[in-house]
Parts: sequence; structure tokens; C-alpha cells
Amino acid sequence: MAMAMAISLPLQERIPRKNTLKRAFELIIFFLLVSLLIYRLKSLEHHGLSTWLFAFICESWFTFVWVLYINAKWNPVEYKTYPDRLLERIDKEELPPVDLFVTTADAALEPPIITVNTVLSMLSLDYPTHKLACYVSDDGASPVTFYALIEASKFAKLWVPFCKKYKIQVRAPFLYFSAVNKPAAETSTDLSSNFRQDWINMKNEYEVLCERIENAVQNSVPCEDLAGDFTAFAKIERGNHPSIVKVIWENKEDIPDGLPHLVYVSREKRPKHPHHFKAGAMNVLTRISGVMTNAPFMLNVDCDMFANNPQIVLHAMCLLLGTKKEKESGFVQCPQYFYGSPKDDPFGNQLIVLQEYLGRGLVGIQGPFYGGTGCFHRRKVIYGLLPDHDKEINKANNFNLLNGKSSEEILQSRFGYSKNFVKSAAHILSGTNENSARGRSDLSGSIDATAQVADCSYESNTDWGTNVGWVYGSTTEDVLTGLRIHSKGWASVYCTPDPLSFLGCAPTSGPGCVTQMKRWSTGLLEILFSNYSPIFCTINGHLRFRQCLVYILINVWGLRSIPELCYAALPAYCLLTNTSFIPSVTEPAILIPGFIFVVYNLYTLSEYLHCGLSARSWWNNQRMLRINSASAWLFGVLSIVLKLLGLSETVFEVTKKDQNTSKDEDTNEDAGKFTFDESPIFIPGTALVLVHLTAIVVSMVRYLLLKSTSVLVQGQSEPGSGLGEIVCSGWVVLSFFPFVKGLYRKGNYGIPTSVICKAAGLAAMFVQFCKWASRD
Ligand SMILES: O=c1ccn([C@@H]2O[C@H](COP(=O)(O)OP(=O)(O)O[C@H]3O[C@H](CO)[C@@H](O)[C@H](O)[C@H]3O)[C@@H](O)[C@H]2O)c(=O)[nH]1
Ligand SMILES: [Mn+2]
Repeated sequence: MAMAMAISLPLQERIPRKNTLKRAFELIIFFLLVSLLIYRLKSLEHHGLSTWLFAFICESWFTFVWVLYINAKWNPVEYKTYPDRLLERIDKEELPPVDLFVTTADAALEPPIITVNTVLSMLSLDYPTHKLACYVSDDGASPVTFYALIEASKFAKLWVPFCKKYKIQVRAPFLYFSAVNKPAAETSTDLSSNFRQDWINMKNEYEVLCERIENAVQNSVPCEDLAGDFTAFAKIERGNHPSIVKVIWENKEDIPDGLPHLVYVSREKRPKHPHHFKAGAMNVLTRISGVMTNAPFMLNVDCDMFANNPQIVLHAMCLLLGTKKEKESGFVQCPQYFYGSPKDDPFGNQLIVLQEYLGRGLVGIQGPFYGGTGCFHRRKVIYGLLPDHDKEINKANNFNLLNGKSSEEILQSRFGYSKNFVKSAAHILSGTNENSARGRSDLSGSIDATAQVADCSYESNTDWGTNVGWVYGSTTEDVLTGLRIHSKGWASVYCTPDPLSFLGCAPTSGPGCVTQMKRWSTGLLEILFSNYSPIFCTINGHLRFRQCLVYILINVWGLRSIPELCYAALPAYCLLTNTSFIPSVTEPAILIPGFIFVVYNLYTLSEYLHCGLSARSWWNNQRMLRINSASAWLFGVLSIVLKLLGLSETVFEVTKKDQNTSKDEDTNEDAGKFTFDESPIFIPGTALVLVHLTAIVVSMVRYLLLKSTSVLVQGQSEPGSGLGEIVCSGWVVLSFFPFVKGLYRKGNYGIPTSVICKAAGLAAMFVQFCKWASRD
């Protein structure tokens, strides 16, 4: 009876979330924006063309973006998953195999201990271990990373049983043993002696592991006495070496409670061959795992994104196996959350509110974007299969007959010349190994085959990077790849279990943040200008119209910098030229922008409070939006312009990862302070601040002069600038306050003199321009 119940109960629930009040506010803001536009049009002549028209154009853009937001957030949906029911319904032996991918690219920016922690969290997932295989791609070809993984696999033999025995939740040891988590072990009294003893032993072992890795990092050559395994790394250059594939641990007996396979991969790199950054690395991993274990599902994470919920694979399986139509869950995306972030999100990069509202809104349309990490893919979807693939397979068969080509030839033209890989792909496409127990794999025996598929020329004249695998051509390969999947007609689902699925680290420095944002805005714009633009995908493919609008919303992220920057400069222009862009306080129309300002801020603030965040964190995010707009997004647009002109290619600049676990605010007082470097990316923001400070001073002086000559009494009805412009100008200065402080702070917290000089030059030009413009 109980069994029958379990079978009838769903593995997942899709729950639309109520949001009537939010919708009301969104519509109110929309109507206010429209009224503002109408008012501007009607009073255009009265107010003189220049500023009024300029404001009208910017505000039209803001209204357009707002409509895109309303569309994106209109139907929020939540998913609930029931892993217990899954385990009751199917035998553990029948759970499908999953290949786990971890990517790292630079042992200096991504310290091996971070990668090791992520790998350990993968190896200790609550899932039959003989169904898991973990592949680490190292684009840095670093012997230290390889060494660290060997050591980690030894440690894992203790760590994995420990985690499973005591049902530890956080299975990344650095966080488990950190100050944040300590009480969990020390307060446990009942399990007392055994647990405590094991805990202490584990902690010691972990410290030994850290020490070994740290030593290796310091001496950079851990390999002397291990020559055998390390010869592959001898005398190689980072960007110029053959492929290195090493089976670090093979679960030979296929035992369900042993350790999953662990494989190290560094693909071939040659200076003349484009390697397509992470997308290229993911495609190599896909092929290598194809010839080795060929699991029907693949989970991929960045090297810093450890699994925080040990049952995450089971949760994902509820979504992958528990749908009536496979089409509805082409891939399962978990949101990106971060650990150890400074208080109140000073850099505005925790993405909590964004994922909570935009993310869940998308779920109600065609599903979340692919976010590059914390995502479960179906291998066959990555291989380019359409949702109604039975038809496609038939078509392919007919096609074969017509052309007299063998299906193998067809597959080879699509997947490349490796016979082993093509065979594995054929299995996947025909669905023969789906959900079935994996046959005994012989990893070490397939090393030769892997060398072939890790070649840098393997992909030439194949569909890799276009119709198969991760798609090339954008530094946000994740969004682009997800878009391709959506445009084939697949939907995606969101997996948000408690505890949070994965945790990673967000950059915690000014330059780090803006560089990441710049890469994102560049990559997203690349998509807009590529053959895979969402508009084409809707016209020619199966991308749903509303989903297309959301893709456009994020694709134009960078472009938004231009109207935003113009609008931010407008109050300064008005103050300097004594003109206005906002109705004067005596006009009733002032209420429109006034209300927009108040309602919009309350609306965004309520989102933060609703997510349990502080008002401070709301403000920090608002501020960072403005700062990013004047730095990262703007430079994103510039790099696209350079790319379109054929002057330079876009590159993937890896984010520096710090293992920040100290929650101690006292020792970390400077944690949230904005830092700068010499990069020109900070020039526009600095110039904007200088311009506004000048404008405020100039208008004050003018006010005092006028007052002393007492012309001011009738002055109010003059078209000159007034309170509105002053308030706006003040608001801009407030938003850029880290830059204001940066003008006089020292060291990393100060803006370098060279940047200030260049910004001052720009500001002077602007002031000059205002002078010229206001001359009659
Ligand atoms: O040539 C490269 C460059 C990067 N990476 C890996 O890509 C991942 C993401 O790089 P990171 O510097 O951490 O970028 P983030 O901005 O934090 O990453 C987000 O944005 C990327 C797209 O810009 C996505 O690929 C990521 O999954 C997503 O987490 C890391 O594991 C890197 O090791 C490579 O494997 N090869
Ligand atoms: Mn990252």
C-alpha cells in the first residue's frame, strides 16, 4: 500500500506563485512612465527642444526596458522536489549514471585548494558512487592542480565515508571546518566520543592536505619524486602542449559505496588554434566522458562552486525523470549562490534578488537560462537532439537510405572522426543506455581514445561548437548554449532545494567585479549580434516569444549603459547651462517624476526586504547598478564595437577566487570597501563624479549671486534649473559615492592619479561643451 502510494505521488510539483500586489506596482510604474512620456511630448515646444527631447529619448528606452522586466517577472513559478519518493519508487541500482564536470583554468587565480574542495563535495554526493564519475578540466595544465587532485583523492577515502556516516551537510571541508561551521561539531554532545574523535581526526587530515597543497603551490614543482606521473607536465608551456588525461582514481569494482571515478583532463592547446575558453573545455570534457563513462546526464560546475546540498543529484533527478513530457525539462538549472560574501552585498553581485524574481519569472515561461554552473544537462540535448527526437531519428535513417551513406558516416561528419566517440554518441542518440545501469567501464583502457578527442583540431569540419556541444562565439557561452537548447523547443526547469544547492565565490574587489560584469555584458551582446540572436531563434526556431523578450532584456544589458550614462549626465548639463529637464516645483507635472522616483525605489526596496535582505543591501545594489553601467557595461559595448569592426577579439578573463570564510566583521573591516586600479574602466565614473561636483558648485554660486541681486523672486517660473536638477545631481553623486571617496582615499581604495587626470580631462571637455551650448 505504502509502495503504491509512493508510486502515485509526483516526484515534483510546479507551483505558480501569487504576485498580484507586485504586478499592480509594476503596472503603476509603467503608467507613470507613459504619462511622463506623454507629458514630455505635449510640452516639448514650451520647454525648448534640447534637454526635453534628450530626456524623452532616454525615458522611452527606460520604459521599453521596464516592459521587458514586467514580461519577465509576470508569472513566477516554484518547483518542489521529493527525493524520498524517488528512492521509494526506483531501486538505487536503477538510478541513471551522471558525469560530473569541474572546470579550472588558472592555478594562480583559482587556487588548487578551491578546486579540490569542489571536487571533494562532488565525490561525496549522496548517490550510488559507481554511477558517478568526476572529470576535472584544467585549462592551465598545472602540475600543482594535478598533484592537489591526487592528494585529494587520498583524502577522499576518509572524507567520503565520514560525511556519509554522520550525514554531514556541508561537504566542502574548508567550509565545514571553518569558523562559520565549527559549533556544529563542538556542540554535539550525544554522539560525543565517536563523532568527536572522528571529527578531530578528519580535521587533522584536512590540515595535512592543505599543507601539502600549499607547499606544492609555494615550490610550484611537487613532482620531483613523483616523476612517473608528472613527466607529462615536464617542459610544457601553458598554451602549447599535447593533451594530458590521467585517471586519478578508478572505481574498478564498481562498488556503490566506494569512491566515484576521478579523471584529470588538460586538453591539447596550440598557439594558432582558438581554444574557445570554457566552451571549448566543456566540449572536450563531453567527449572524453563520452568515451569513458557516457552517462546520459551531466552536471557541470565551476571550480569554486561546491555542492552544498548532498542530495542535489536526487533533487535534479526528480525534475529530469519526473516530468510527463521530457521536453519540459531539457536541463535543470540551480541558481548561483555565494558563500563568505561581505555584509550587505557591497559589490551588488550576490544576485539573490535577481534570481528570486527574474529567475523564477523565467521559470514560468520557457525555463531559466543556462547559468554555466550548477546545471544538469541531458547528454542527448547537448548532442543537438530535438525534443521530438523519435521523428528526427527516423528522418536521419531515411536520409541515410537516400544518400547511401551509412549512419556512421553521418555521425562522423557531425561528431568527429573518433570511432569510439561516435559509437558512444550513437548509444546516446538511440536512447539505449538511458536510465539503465552502466556497464563496467574500463577507464584506463580508454586513455588512447581520449587523447584523440582532446586534440585541438578534433572539431574541424564537425558540428562541435555550433549544433553539438557548448556553442562558440560568446564569452557567456552558458547563456548562448542555453538559448540554442531553448530554440530547439526544449524547456528548462529550476531546482531550488533547501539547503541551497551550490555555493561559489563572487569577486570582492572593485576591479574584479567590473571585469566580471564587463565579460558578461560583452558576451550577452555578442549573442544579440550573432546568428543565434534570440529574434532569429523565435522566427526560425522554437524559442517562445516571451522567452525571446527576456533574452533580449539580458542581451541589451551592456547597451543600457549609453542611455543611463547620458541620463546621469543630464542633470549636470542642466545645472551648468542653467536649463532644466524636470518640470519645476511649481508645476503639477513635477508629481510624475516624483512618483516614479518614490514608487520605483519602494518597489525595489520591497524586493530586497522580501528576500530577507537589509535596506543597506538594497542601496548597495542600486549603487552598483549605476557604477557598473558607467564602467563595466560601457566597456562591454566598446569591446563589441571593436569586435564588430574586426579590430580585436573578445576574451574570457577569469575571475580571481578568494576563499573567504571569515565572518568576523572586526578583522574584516575593509571587506566591503570599493577598490580601484589603473584600468581605464574607472575613467567614465570618475569623470561623471567630477562633472557633478562642478555642476553643484556652479549652481550654488549662481544661486547665491542671484539671491544677492534679488532676481530670484520671479526666478521660479524661469526655464532655468531648479530643485529637480539639484536633487538628481545629488542622487548621482550619492550613487557614485565610492568614487567620491576614491578621489581622496589612499592605496587600493583610492582612484589612481592617472585615472583622475584622464577623468578630469574628460570632465573639462564636458564643461567646455556646456559653455559652448549655453552661448546664444
Ligand atoms: O579558458 C577558460 C576560462 C574559464 N574557464 C572556467 O570557467 C569557469 C567560470 O569562470 P569564472 O572566471 O569563475 O567566471 P564567472 O564570471 O564567475 O562565471 C560565470 O559566467 C561564466 C560566463 O561568463 C560562466 O561560464 C560561468 O559558469 C558562470 O559561473 C571557471 O571554472 C573557469 O575555470 C575555463 O575552463 N577555461
Ligand atoms: Mn566564478
